[in-house]
Amino acid sequence: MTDQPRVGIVMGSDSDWPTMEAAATALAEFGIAYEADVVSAHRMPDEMLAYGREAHGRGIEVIIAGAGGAAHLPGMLAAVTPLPVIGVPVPLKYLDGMDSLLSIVQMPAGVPVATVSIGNARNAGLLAVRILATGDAELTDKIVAFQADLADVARAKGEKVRNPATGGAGFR
Ligand SMILES: Nc1c(C(=O)O)ncn1[C@@H]1O[C@H](COP(=O)(O)O)[C@@H](O)[C@H]1O
Repeated sequence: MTDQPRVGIVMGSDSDWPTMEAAATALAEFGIAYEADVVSAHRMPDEMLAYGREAHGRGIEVIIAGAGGAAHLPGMLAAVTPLPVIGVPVPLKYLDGMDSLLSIVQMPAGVPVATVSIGNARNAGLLAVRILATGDAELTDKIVAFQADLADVARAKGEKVRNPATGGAGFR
């Protein structure tokens, strides 16, 4: 995207991108400009601190941080930025993402990270959109329309389950 990015999507490794891409997709659906990069707290601590300290000065409004295993990246960014940080626990081969979840979610009081469910980068993107929509009527309208579509899809699922013509149960 060429616009000034409003959301920074960062992750501990390029191996997280297949999970984290869903955040970028959600932002793109709402026309929100974003940047994406690898910023590892463990492997490149100086650059991670610089990213966290400088993001708000560059016009970033929300940070989405995904990491797997000993996932300290979201919390360390939250420690040095005034911006809202959304953490995405990335599931790895072992422990099914429970390690990532617990590393991200149990922040000490005073340093908040809004943690989404394991692997749910789409919700991180959607939460960022909601944060940006505060005080923005046009973006809020888009979210309301999105929610109406979601309800239509859910109703269609109910129809499928009810209707024998689509393999559903019918009324028995
Ligand atoms: N959890 C962290 C951090 C960090 O929190 O700073 N840096 C890298 N990692 C994680 O290590 C995993 C394996 O990384 P590699 O695939 O590069 O070996 C990734 O899920 C990454 O987020």
